[in-house]
Parts: sequence; structure tokens; C-alpha cells
Amino acid sequence: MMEEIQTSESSSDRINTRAPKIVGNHHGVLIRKATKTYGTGKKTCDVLQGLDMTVKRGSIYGLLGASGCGKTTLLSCLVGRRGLNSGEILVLGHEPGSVHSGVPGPNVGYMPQELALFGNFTIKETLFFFGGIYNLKATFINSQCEFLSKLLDLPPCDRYVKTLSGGQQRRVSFAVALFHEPELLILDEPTVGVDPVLRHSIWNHLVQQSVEHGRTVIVTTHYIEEARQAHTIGMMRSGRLLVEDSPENLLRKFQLSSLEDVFVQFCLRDDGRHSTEQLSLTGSNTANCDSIETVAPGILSRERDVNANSDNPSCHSETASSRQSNDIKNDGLNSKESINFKSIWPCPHRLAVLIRKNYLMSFRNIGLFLVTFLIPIFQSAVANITLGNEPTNLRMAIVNDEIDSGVGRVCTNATDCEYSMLSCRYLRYVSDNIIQVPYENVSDGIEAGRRGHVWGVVHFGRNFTEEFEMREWAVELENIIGRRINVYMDSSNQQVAAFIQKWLVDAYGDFVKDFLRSCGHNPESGAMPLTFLDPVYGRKDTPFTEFMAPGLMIAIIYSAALLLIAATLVVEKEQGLLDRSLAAGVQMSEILISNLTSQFTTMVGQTALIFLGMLLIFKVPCNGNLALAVLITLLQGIVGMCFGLLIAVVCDNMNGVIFLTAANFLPVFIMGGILWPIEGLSFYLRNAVYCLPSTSAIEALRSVMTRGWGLEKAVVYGGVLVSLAWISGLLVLCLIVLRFRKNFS
Ligand SMILES: Nc1ncnc2c1ncn2[C@@H]1O[C@H](COP(=O)(O)OP(=O)(O)OP(=O)(O)O)[C@@H](O)[C@H]1O
Repeated sequence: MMEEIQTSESSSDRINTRAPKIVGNHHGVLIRKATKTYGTGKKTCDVLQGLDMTVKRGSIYGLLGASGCGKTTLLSCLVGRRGLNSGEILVLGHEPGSVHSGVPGPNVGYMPQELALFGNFTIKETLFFFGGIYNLKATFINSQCEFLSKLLDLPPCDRYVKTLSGGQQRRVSFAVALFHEPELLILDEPTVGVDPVLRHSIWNHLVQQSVEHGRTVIVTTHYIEEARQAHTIGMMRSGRLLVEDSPENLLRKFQLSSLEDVFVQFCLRDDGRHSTEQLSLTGSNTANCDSIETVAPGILSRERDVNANSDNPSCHSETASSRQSNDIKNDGLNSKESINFKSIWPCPHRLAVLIRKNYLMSFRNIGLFLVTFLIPIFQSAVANITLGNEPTNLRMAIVNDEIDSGVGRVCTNATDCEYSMLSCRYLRYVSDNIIQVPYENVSDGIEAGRRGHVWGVVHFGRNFTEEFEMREWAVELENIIGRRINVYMDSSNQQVAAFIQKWLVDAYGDFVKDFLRSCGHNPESGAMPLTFLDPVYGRKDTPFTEFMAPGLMIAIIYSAALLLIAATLVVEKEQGLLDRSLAAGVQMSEILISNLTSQFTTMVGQTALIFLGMLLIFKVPCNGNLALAVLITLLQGIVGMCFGLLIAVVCDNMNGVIFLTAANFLPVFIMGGILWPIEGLSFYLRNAVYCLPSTSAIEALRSVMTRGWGLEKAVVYGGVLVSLAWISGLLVLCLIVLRFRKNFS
């Protein structure tokens, strides 16, 4: 069946841009003196310790070893996802990552331990995604889909991956590694969670691939006995290969019936530092890494016993380096291959496939898609509804000693020029936002304030009106005190206290003017000789929302862009999707660009909605050029995306993303002048906050929206330039971190 398909889908139908076939090398994989370390300082973990490995081209190599001995690390080095600290690797005759290797790329099929599948894709879409990365033709992908469905007993190809059982998903993952018919298959535990019948058929297929098609297969498994079907078995322990031989030879030499027993024998010898013939076949090395806690089923307990019997688990010195040096020369390990700059340049067809994937993922998750747009609208609505409004229903205790009903001193609604109960007349001018609650005396009012029943006490003396009447000639201190309105405030809430204070002062001005008018005087004669005329910019009563709106809009767009891109990439990282894509030949720069592109369209939509809401629903004016305001906001969104990219390349899990996003938000926006003017900061801090990514842009947007300024003003073009500088700086930083992490991860 397989042959039929391969014949019918011959070369012209298949891969358009496969890497050139490697000729003249009889090794599928050759590794010499590989060392790999994780961490630094005291936390250093030596995972590979001078490991040597030889995999014949066209053979199946079963890599066995306890959990944590470094198998996955070794495989990730083979596919070019990690670099060695020292030592050398040749894959299909070339260094992984070199121009002609096709690894990472179409020459390798990599099945990581994680599922590494897009849950919202169908099986067919999954194959088409990876097929697109390899630039395969649709007819070939379709035929492979049909063939592998039968071979691996896959559900119908239009089933969504997330709806499949665990075992079915693993088979799809296996199919993804196989379907483009790579030269080299690297399979990290492909048979986990697969039933025995299917496991049998998978191994048969692997044998067929190697025997009939000359493909090289490296497979790790915890089911040691199934590895009997491999041509060579490598038994790995603590970052070294204990032995490398055919299963038959191993069983014969030890006169044992199971490979599991052979493995235990090797572990025992390793721990006992016995130099055996078998051990001398490979170059074994030095120190042990960390403790290996779990091992494969069946050998777990025995491995533990072995370790328990050993006083000193460190390992042997090497033996077979002379044999290897010949191999190294023959295989050209010493000649470093250059990494062509062109090969890391983004490739248009892969970019297109990645961008399409991003859009498809967004549309498939319709809930998330809607939330992506609704959250910014919701946030701006909440901010507009809750911030900047005047507080209402504020209870104030009124202690009016003028009132004495026993002698007829009661409040009236008098509006004429009569000096009578002026305290009551003043209170009529106090804003309705204040609820006036009469109290008998000042101490009761203050006690009510202490209990939180009122926001303060307004006290009028018994002779308030009389002293007010005498004001023209009242120069004695007691007259002045007598006409005072004494206010005791609960100033625990600075905003509320400030409002009440303003309303009481305003009420006094209105009261005096009205009284003077009723007495035939010019009302302005009682006004303060300080007048605020029409403002240069803004309005006399500019609401707080207008001050806050520019910062708020930037904050919403910036943080949404940051979180979305960081979360998307880190989730792909966590699920192994990123590793699989990179092993398929996708460049990290392509992943970054494709994410920037697809997230940009989302951000444009979010920006449009926020501007519509702010301008049309919440009536925030934009006195300047609207296009300029949108540009400044979008640039800040891109800054947020670049920050998100940086967070994604630094963090390996969502906890890190959440932590860094939260840590980033507060300083950027609170110090950036979104809620409080930065003029309120100390001199040094005020200059320092301009180094934050959003401070200048918020000022620029505020100047455009409220002052109507344009790009000719330094504040405005400064905001644009600072955003551009941050974008470039963050992208460069991303690339540096990526290079650093590739070399040191
Ligand atoms: N990114 C990393 N940073 C630090 N240590 C790591 C990292 N990845 C793996 N390790 C450590 O390296 C050692 C080898 O891990 P690796 O995943 O290669 O083992 P393995 O043989 O594949 O195990 P298993 O069979 O359980 O998958 C382990 O001790 C692991 O904790």
C-alpha cells in the first residue's frame, strides 16, 4: 500500500524544497564526546557527559535509559533545538542547522514527548500545516493522510484533534513525524499510551521504513522489550552510553533472555566500576549528574536497588577514543560547517503558513476571539463609567447654632435683602451631592464622623448672621471668628474631601453674590479678585475622564497586545508545538514575525473599537488629528507586542508570563502618568519615568487629543520616536535572548 502511494505520488508531486540528499556518508548520526549542561553555578546539571553514539544510516536505533538520563536532551540536540557545550554531532553527514543538512527541516521527522498538536485543528489541517512548512503539494499530503489513517488506524481526517482520545492523539503525532517521509526519524517515546496491537504495527512500519526505504530511525522507549526490533540498542545512563550493540549480541553475550535484564546487568557493572568488554565498546566518561528518580516500568525497582548498593555512583573513565578518532576524521566532524545567513532569513511560504495557522487558531476558538475584542471594550467602559464622576450622596453633619425655634429663629426661604438666618440661606447653595444631616452640637457631629456616618461637620455660630452684617467694619477678631463657617472633615478619602471642600467654597461664592444682588449691589463686588477665564486648552470643567482617556487607551491596547502574544507563544512552547515547528525547519524569526502580523490585525480591531467607544459613546473629544492619535496608540500596541515577545522568549511557562506582565504593568502605567500627573513626582523620578515605554506616548496622545497638537510639536513627535526606539530595542533584545537561550538552554 505504502509503495503504491509512493509510486503514484512520485517526485514531481512531492516536496518542492527538500534539502539536497546527502551522499557519501554511511552514518545516519554520529556523536562524539558530547557534553551538555543545564544551569549555572551551583545549580549546574551535567546531562550529557562525553557521550558517543553511532547510528548507521538506514537502521533503527533504540535508545534506552532511565527517566532523566538525558535521552530527550540528546534528541533535541540532534534536531538542532539545543546546542552542545562541547563535542560534535553529525546528522545525515552534516551539522544540525547547517545549510545543507535539512535538519532542522524536511530531512527529519521529529515526534517529541509532548503531543505537540493543535487541538483546534482537524487531523487533515494538522498535516496540511506541517506539509505547508515543508512546502509539500496538496495531492501528496492527501494521499499520505489516507495511507497513514489506515496504517495507524486513525479516526476520520476531519475529526478535531482535541476530540480524540489520548492514544489517537499520539498516533496523529506519530503520523506528523512520518508523513513527509524524512531521511531521519527521531521519535521520543512514540508508543506510550498505544495498545499492543497498534504498537506492533508501528514497529513493523518503522522496520519497513528502514529496510525498504533506507530511512534512519532513532527511537526512545520505556518498553525495553519492544526495542528488540531495533538493529542497534544504545543503553544510556547518567548522560553516557553504557553500550551500543545489536539486541541479539547483547542477549548472547550475557546469556540472558530479556533486554531488561541486560540493562540491569550493565547498570550493576557501571556502579561496580567493572571494566567489561562491552563497556569498552563505547567511550564512557566521568561524573554523575543529579539523582535519577524514576526509570522505565519494570526496571524501576531494580535500578533503585542498583543505586542503593552503590557507594559511589560516579562513572568510569573512557576507553575507546582511539577507534573514534578514525571515525571522526572519516565523517568530517572536525570540519565545522558554516550557518548560511540566508538560511535564517524568513521564508515567505513558511510565513504564510504560520500566519494562516494563527488566524485559523483564533477563529476556531470563537469564545477567545470574542473575548479578545470584548475585554478592551469592557475595560474602557468600566473605566469611563467608574472614574471621573462626581461623588454623590455624601452625608455632612450640619450644626447650626443660629436655629433656636424657642425664640423664632427658624430657617426660611427668604430671597430678599434681609439679614436673617443667613446660615440657612447659605446652605441652600450647597451642592445636592451633599446630604445635610442636622446635629445638635459639634461633638455629636464629630462623633458621627468618627463612626463613619458623615464625611464631616459644618458648624455655624449663634451670631453668624449678625457678624456677617457687620463685616464691613468688623475688624475685631471675635467678629471675624463669629462669621466663620467651621468645617471638620473626614479627610481619609482625599478625593471626597476635595469635592466637599470645593462645593462648600463654591456655595459661599454663590450665596454672597446672590445676597449682594438682592441688596442692590453689584454681585461681582463680593467675588474673589481671582478669575479663571476661558482656558487656553481644554474646558473650564474638563472632566477627569478626559485627562485619563489617552493613558487608559494606551494601557488597554498595550497590555492586551502584550498578554495575547506572550500567552499564545508560551502555550505553544508548553505544548511542545514550538519545538516541533522549529524541528520542522521553521525559523524563530518567522514565528515572531507571523505572530506580530496576526496579532497586529487583532490590535487594529481593538484600537478601532476603543476609539469608537471613547469618542462616540463616552464623548471624549479628539481636538487634534485622529489618524495621528490612532498611530500613537498602535505604536504603543506594537511596543506591547514586542514586550510580549520578549516575555515569551524568556519564560517557559504561563506563571512566568503572568508574573512578568503584572510586574510590568504597574510601573509602566502608574508611573507613566495615566492616573496622576507625573509633575507630582520628585525631580529625579520625573526624568526617569520618561525612560518607560509609555510615558512619552501618553503625553503625546494627550497633547493630540486635548490640545490638538500635531507632529510639529516636540512632545508629539517625541512620543512617536520613543515608541519606535522601544520597538527596535525590544526586537533586538528578543533576538539576543533567543541566541543566548539557544546556546545555553
Ligand atoms: N531545560 C532544562 N533545564 C534544566 N534541567 C533540565 C532541562 N531539561 C531537562 N533537564 C534535566 O536534565 C535531565 C535529563 O532530562 P531529559 O528530559 O533529557 O531526560 P530523559 O532521559 O528524556 O527523561 P524521560 O525518559 O523521563 O523523558 C533531567 O535531570 C532533567 O531534570
